[in-house]
Amino acid sequence: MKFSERLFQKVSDIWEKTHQHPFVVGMGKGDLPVESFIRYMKQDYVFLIDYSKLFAFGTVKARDIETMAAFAKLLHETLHGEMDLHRQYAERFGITNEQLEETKPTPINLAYTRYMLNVAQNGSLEELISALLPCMWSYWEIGKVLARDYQGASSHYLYGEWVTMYSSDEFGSLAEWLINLLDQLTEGKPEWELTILEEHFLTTSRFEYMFWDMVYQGGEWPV
Ligand SMILES: Cc1ncc(CN)c(N)n1
Repeated sequence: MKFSERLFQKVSDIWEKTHQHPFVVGMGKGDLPVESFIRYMKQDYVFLIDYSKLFAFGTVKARDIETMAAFAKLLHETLHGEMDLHRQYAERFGITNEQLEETKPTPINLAYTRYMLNVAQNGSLEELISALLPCMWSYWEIGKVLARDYQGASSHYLYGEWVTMYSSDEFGSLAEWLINLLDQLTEGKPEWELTILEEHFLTTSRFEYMFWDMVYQGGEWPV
């Protein structure tokens, strides 16, 4: 069994629960309250600023030029592709780029990015990939589920662009590249090392679920 298959099995319940979360279902059905989506957009924008840095760490930790270039491409795609989507949504809602950048991360957002940045700085390349992979892979899964199971989700006047981007082959190929890279890098690795990687993957899959729940519930600092 490939290591990525083992990881997928490990978190399949969590990812399934994510697909059933009212925020995600609301985007599929198109009845998610717009205020919830705006909260998500703003929180996700500051999340993506830190998330981009993980790809920069990937470039530093890569062991060959091809992998360095691929991480640099991912960094570029996040800053100029994925974050453009957020900037375009913000414009529609009358939110400036400055306002987006000034968003204060909620406790869960902060805990999630700090966890990944800590792994990126102190862990191996394999650990870094295992920690960030649920971000790319679970979004691709959500995009595909919404595009497949909810009629008209890809053309919805508000959430259609989100569904289209994350279900796209282009986004999927970036996720696949990372999945394949992790499979290659983990071939022949001892069980104790794989267990550490699996734990990172599980933790950030949990954070992904908590992020959806946080933007649905509010999730602000209590004091
Ligand atoms: C919280 C979160 N996780 C993942 C993704 C997909 N890059 C995202 N935009 N936001």
